Amino acid sequence: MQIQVLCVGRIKDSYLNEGIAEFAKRLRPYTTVFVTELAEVKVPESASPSAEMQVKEREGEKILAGVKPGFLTIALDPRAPLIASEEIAAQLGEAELSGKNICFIIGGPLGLGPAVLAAADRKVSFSRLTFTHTMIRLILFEQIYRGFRILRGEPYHK
Ligand SMILES: C[S@@+](CC[C@H](N)C(=O)[O-])C[C@H]1O[C@@H](n2cnc3c(N)ncnc32)[C@H](O)[C@@H]1O
Repeated sequence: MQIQVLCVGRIKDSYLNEGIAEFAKRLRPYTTVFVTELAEVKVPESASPSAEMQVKEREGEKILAGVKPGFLTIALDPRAPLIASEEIAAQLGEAELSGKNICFIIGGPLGLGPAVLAAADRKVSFSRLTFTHTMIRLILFEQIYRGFRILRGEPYHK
């Protein structure tokens, strides 16, 4: 199985990049994970709601074009139904069994637009808290790793 992490924006903080690299290394025995990073559309602090929606729409077009063909899409959205780590494990197991690849989608600072949310096969929230678009990438990598450990019945998840 392959896992695509499709996200908007670059991560400049070394502490996040180091954490992501650590979990990417730990994931190597389980799966192939690759990141597709799309450029953020710049938006002024004082942008109107309609200008912000336009940014999300433009980013959304790039996101939808960036999904690898045939991949099951899971959009990360703070307003979506909450998902537990055990459910992530079950989702990974289901994809493995059915020979499917997964694309996790992370929005930019303004979040995901309606077109991406409508097109996604599944929408999940990791918490009622809103994380930065960069921090959630590290959390996602850790949760994918945790998911595989649960799936294989290996120690880690408590
Ligand atoms: C700063 S957040 C966007 C906040 C925006 N106000 C919204 O509600 O979508 C950037 C991205 O990080 C991801 N994200 C942040 N917190 C999340 C959470 N608790 N659960 C799932 N995804 C989250 C989502 O993909 C989101 O589009």
